Amino acid sequence: MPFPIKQSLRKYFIMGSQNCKRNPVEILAEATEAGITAFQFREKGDGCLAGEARLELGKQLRAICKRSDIPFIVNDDVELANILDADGIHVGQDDLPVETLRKIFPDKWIGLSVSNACELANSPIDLVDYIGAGPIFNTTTKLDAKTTVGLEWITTLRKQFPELPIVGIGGISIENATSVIKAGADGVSVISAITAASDIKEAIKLL
Ligand SMILES: Cc1ncc(COP(=O)(O)OP(=O)(O)O)c(N)n1
Ligand SMILES: Cc1nc(C(=O)O)sc1CCOP(=O)(O)O
Ligand SMILES: [Mg+2]
Repeated sequence: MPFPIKQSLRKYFIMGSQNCKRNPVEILAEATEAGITAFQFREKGDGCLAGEARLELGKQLRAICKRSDIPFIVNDDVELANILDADGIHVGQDDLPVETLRKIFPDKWIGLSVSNACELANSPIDLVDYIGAGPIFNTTTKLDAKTTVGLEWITTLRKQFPELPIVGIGGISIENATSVIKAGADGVSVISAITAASDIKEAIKLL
């Protein structure tokens, strides 16, 4: 993996076509130009694409990340991560177990969502490359998001794991992003702060 992970997590954009009011390919192209440091393809939820259309979009988004030299992460889907030659995969607590994933992908980044102490206790942290910690703030983007955990969750994780790459997620905006970093995160992962921005370049600059 040629990318430095903590720097790559700094402005981590997550998106699928269901999050976009216009062409997702154009949105990602603008976002990469404006300085996002990593991208996760998350084609999931109401109105998302399936089958060939999903694969075709994935290929176009993957190509943009390659051209821009930023990591391309696939959400949940091992087969898609393989086909698209992703740099990593992000999974949650109810997805394929990390132990299994690590055997399939010895060299790809594995990101794991960890939302509370119970999940942390049951997670093989030594096998993951980074943690997605959230939802830090209220979000309406993910309908099945867990209870909001607040900045305290970042502080707790950072105390316990001084070196572990951690990215905050959930309701992160231009206004509150700095607080997530100050709490100890290496970066912020956002969907709507970018997809709903009237000026994507300005939003990413301010993030
Ligand atoms: C960086 C990052 N953090 C958390 C998540 C959420 O993953 P998960 O809990 O598996 O939920 P879904 O995204 O699959 O709905 C994420 N995708 N990325
Ligand atoms: C995909 C996702 N995962 C979350 C988690 O808490 O694990 S919150 C979330 C949605 C983030 O979207 P927005 O930046 O628009 O709030
Ligand atoms: Mg998942």
